[in-house]
Amino acid sequence: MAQALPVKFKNLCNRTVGVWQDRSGDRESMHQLKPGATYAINTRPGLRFCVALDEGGGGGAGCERPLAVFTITQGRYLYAYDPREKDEATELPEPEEPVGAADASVLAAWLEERRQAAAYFETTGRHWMAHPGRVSPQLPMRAAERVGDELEVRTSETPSRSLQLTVVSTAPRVFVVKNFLSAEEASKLIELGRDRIERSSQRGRVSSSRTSSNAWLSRGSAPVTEVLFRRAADVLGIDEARISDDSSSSGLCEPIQLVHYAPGQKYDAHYDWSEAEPNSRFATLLLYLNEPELGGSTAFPTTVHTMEEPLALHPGAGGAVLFYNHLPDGNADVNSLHAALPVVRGEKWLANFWVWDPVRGQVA
Ligand SMILES: O=C(O)CCC(=O)C(=O)O
Ligand SMILES: [Fe+2]
Repeated sequence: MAQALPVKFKNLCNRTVGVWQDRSGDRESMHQLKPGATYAINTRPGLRFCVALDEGGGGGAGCERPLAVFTITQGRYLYAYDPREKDEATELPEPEEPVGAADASVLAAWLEERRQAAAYFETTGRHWMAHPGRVSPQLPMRAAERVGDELEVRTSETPSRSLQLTVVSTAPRVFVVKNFLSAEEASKLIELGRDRIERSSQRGRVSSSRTSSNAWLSRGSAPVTEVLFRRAADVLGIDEARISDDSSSSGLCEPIQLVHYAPGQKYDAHYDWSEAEPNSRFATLLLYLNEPELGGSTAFPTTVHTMEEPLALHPGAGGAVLFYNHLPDGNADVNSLHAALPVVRGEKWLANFWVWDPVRGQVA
């Protein structure tokens, strides 16, 4: 993972395509892209991806007849499929059906996006990974100046609690909160969702990179979910009224996602942010509801920190981890890459609490 390389794929044709990762003939569907859509991921030099027609929303052509094949190279971050550009290096068969260029408006927006991204790179040295229309966060971000810094938060509940946030990484900003919830609260949360968990998906698709099961628990489903929403708001420094999970009002949160991992189950390195729209998951609060016997930590493979190399955390039953998926300038944080390492022995129960900025969009 040390070589993690953030890249963007772009669809500049007039058809919906799929992006597949090709591991020596073993192809995994990564994402479906409508005309003009972008898909950003972290990958490694040398990995191969293919682009193929995929209008069925499922396996599609399975990349048997690719429109383009890309091998990731160090130093290149944009991989656009444009049918007007013939790739001389790889001799591909003609597509079964004609594929044309995307609309003029898509192509013009792409030129403008590239111009802005080049200007951003010029001033910051970073690639622009978020949606081109994304602005600086409206919500506050907890400061993380030095690893080991501590911050005390008093919760607004009765009786009030004192929670300690400890900085464990400055890029991305990651904090550990010990004793975020009691054993009783954790078991109530598990009981609320235990009978409803279903195989997890990733961006709407079942994927071999995320093998857990999960269920959704809305804020109003029980006294314990209400208390946890309020406490999460205090930890995040946000007014509890703003973090409602009611998507029809201005709620910024998703319902709590209760996740279960059996032995061997995991979630490979991924981002919680998305480049699909200007609004995105801004902050992630992970609640650890039990402690697996072995394995099941959350790893941050590309973080910049000094405590541990690489960073892998399980704060124990009742603990929480807060991290920000974005930078103060609005760009997505490529260092927020994280993974749920496989559970080796025992089981793992976790709750995801996602806060969006500037407004909640589609739950992937
Ligand atoms: O289980 C974990 O440790 C992390 C889960 C996660 O990153 C996710 O569900 O997005
Ligand atoms: Fe995640």
